[in-house]
Amino acid sequence: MSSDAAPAAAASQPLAGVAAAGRIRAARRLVVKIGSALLVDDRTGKTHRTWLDALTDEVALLRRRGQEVILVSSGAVAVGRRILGLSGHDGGALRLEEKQAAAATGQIRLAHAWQEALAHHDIPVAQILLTLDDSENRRRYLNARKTLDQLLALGVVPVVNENDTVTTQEIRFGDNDRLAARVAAMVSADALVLLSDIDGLYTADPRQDATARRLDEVRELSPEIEAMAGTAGSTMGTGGMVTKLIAARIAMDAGCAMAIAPGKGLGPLGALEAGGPCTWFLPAQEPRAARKRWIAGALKPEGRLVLDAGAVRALLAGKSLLPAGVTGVDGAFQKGAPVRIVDGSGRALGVGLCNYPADEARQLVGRRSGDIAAVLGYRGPDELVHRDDLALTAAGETA
Ligand SMILES: Nc1ncnc2c1ncn2[C@@H]1O[C@H](COP(=O)(O)OP(=O)(O)O)[C@@H](O)[C@H]1O
Ligand SMILES: N[C@@H](CCC(=O)OP(=O)(O)O)C(=O)O
Repeated sequence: MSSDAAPAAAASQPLAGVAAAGRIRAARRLVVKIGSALLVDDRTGKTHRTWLDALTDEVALLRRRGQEVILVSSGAVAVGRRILGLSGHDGGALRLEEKQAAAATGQIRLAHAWQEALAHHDIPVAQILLTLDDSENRRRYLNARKTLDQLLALGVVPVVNENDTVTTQEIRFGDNDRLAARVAAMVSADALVLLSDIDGLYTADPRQDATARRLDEVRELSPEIEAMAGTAGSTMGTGGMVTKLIAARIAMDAGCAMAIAPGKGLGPLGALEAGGPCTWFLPAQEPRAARKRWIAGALKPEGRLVLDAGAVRALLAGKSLLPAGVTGVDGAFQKGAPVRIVDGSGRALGVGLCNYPADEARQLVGRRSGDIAAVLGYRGPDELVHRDDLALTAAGETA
């Protein structure tokens, strides 16, 4: 990877419009998922130092170019089971509570390995443990999104894993493919890279079909594409292509391009950037447009914010909604709920996600953002609705 210029202008167009070799460089915000088999030595349960160092060199380079990187790292169970001497049952399988104990033990070591490797580049690391539920519950989702945004703004590389201790379902290998896609959607990432033991999606499982051929690009997840996925390959990873295609759907719906790329060699991101083999899943929309479509189309408003004329003008000029411009709050809703945004005559302007629950929003009506701490007793966001969480209807936009 070369370090010369800054990344191509923020991907305000879908990465689909960028030549394959330019996509990593064009991504403003990138999520990279690393599976257990790449990171952890099957035999010793130790992390592969040289590999990790080479990858973090690449992460540092992306950061120097001004690109934001989030890592989703598996490996806690694989590391922890060796520390605890858990050999498993029936061919090595662990019970759920053993996996959870292994994950809790291995996670410290895993986070430490990332911290040490990125410390060579003076990059601070943050650990984020999430459940898939967190990415589905809107309030927790918004909190996680804001924390990740803040960490990235502070120059931190967040390292995400599933919070295996509280997971109620079986910890399945491959879950992190899905989690990584949810994280990518959550932070409106332009690109998600799943580093794998294989260099992409093949027309059939290449272990079973020697004539299988790799696809360079997928622009639509048709039933034919889905039928190509099988079950898992390595002894440590068991997700196979199925979870990767689930991840692709989540990412594409969020306007995020996704690559399945080979991770085994040293410097896998550089290889990808140099146009190495992989499969790109390319959505038609970019993340911002996809997110606005989700807010406007998929969510049912649970309340209403009434705006004064100045706030209407500000919103139409692309600004966030501050409490000072709100004259009324209707409904009973939670923090993060979708609310209809209307002008003084009740005309709908669009839908937004409200940063405060209804009772607090009511207390903030007409107040300056600087008063929020005094009114509520804690310092929350300055905006009632952030512009990224606002989808104005076409009618409103032209009004
Ligand atoms: N259509 C397909 N294309 C590519 N790989 C497939 C396909 N169907 C099944 N697989 C299997 O999925 C494996 C990748 O899944 P897995 O080993 O879980 O990935 P990870 O690298 O994330 O651990 C491949 O090694 C391959 O054997
Ligand atoms: N959360 C688990 C990993 C789950 C998972 O999806 O693993 P993998 O298929 O190796 O990416 C762990 O850290 O061990």
